[in-house]
Amino acid sequence: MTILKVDQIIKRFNQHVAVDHLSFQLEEGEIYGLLGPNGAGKSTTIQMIVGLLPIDQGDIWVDGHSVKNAPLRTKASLGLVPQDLALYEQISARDNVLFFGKLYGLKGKQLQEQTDEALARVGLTERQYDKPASFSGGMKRRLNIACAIAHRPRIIIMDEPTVGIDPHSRNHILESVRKLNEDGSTIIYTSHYMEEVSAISTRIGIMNEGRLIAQGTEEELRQQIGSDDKVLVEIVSVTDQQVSEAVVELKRHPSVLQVTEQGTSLELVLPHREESLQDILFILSKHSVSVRSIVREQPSLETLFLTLTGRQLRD
Ligand SMILES: Nc1ncnc2c1ncn2[C@@H]1O[C@H](COP(=O)(O)OP(=O)(O)OP(=O)(O)O)[C@@H](O)[C@H]1O
Repeated sequence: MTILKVDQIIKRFNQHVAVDHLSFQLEEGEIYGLLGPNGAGKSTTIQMIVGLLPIDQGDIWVDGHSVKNAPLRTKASLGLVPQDLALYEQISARDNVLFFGKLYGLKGKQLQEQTDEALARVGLTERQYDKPASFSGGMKRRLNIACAIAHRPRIIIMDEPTVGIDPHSRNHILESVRKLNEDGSTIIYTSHYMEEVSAISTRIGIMNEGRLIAQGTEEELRQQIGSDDKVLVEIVSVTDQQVSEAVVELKRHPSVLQVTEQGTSLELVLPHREESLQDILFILSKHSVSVRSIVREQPSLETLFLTLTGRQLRD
């Protein structure tokens, strides 16, 4: 079931088009990783989804309701974890969550119970009566998440929730994202960290200059781009002559795009997914070249990104 539909939205700041005819949709239960370099338009898109910025053209549909025409209804289904911390430092962690819960209309027993649940989810139950002013950056980020989820939104949007925090808190956040998803929330997750997006997302959208330039699972993205795999072969004690003869024959193989000798190893480039390792091992063995190890590396999300945009994710 489609839970979010972004339909041809445009946002301009003066002459500058920050979001340009952007469309994508999310099925319930997905973790959608939104990747893009600085200024690609990710935060602007998120702000339009949650109703913090007006949409110039197009519309966004949350669970069948228009953000333009039914903003109160759509807001109730959404939880935003903003890029910049939105916390009150001088009241307790619990009071922060209660405050946001009340904004979403929770009260009484339901407010107390869902606040307990949100604090537990981010591992802050023990520290709930302390003020965030005394928290580490990671704990503040976790509290930021608790504030966004106390009203049990169906869609949780996280705008770079792990920027500048320690690895322990980072893992904690990733685990809570997985758990929230398992328990039924659909998630949009933006990050500059490729490994994170790759580890956590069920589908990835790549934005550049206000547009979505590619979308799919990581494997689908690899196939769209048709990137090549690298194969590293570590060889043992053979003569240069044997290696040279093997290299000549490897270069003739139709699936081998490139061969480079580097001391005791060979680096081969093969088309992605083509199963030709058997042939490579056969050629090496024919020339009495013994293999110590063989490793096939797929192109990383980072390489894919660079291929698509010509830019590094972090400028
Ligand atoms: N309030 C604003 N006024 C003018 N220009 C803006 C405003 N907000 C964003 N922009 C511009 O719109 C473009 C998209 O910015 P946005 O913050 O959405 O990108 P982003 O992909 O979220 O980048 P980052 O990863 O750095 O957060 C940028 O060129 C930015 O300078």
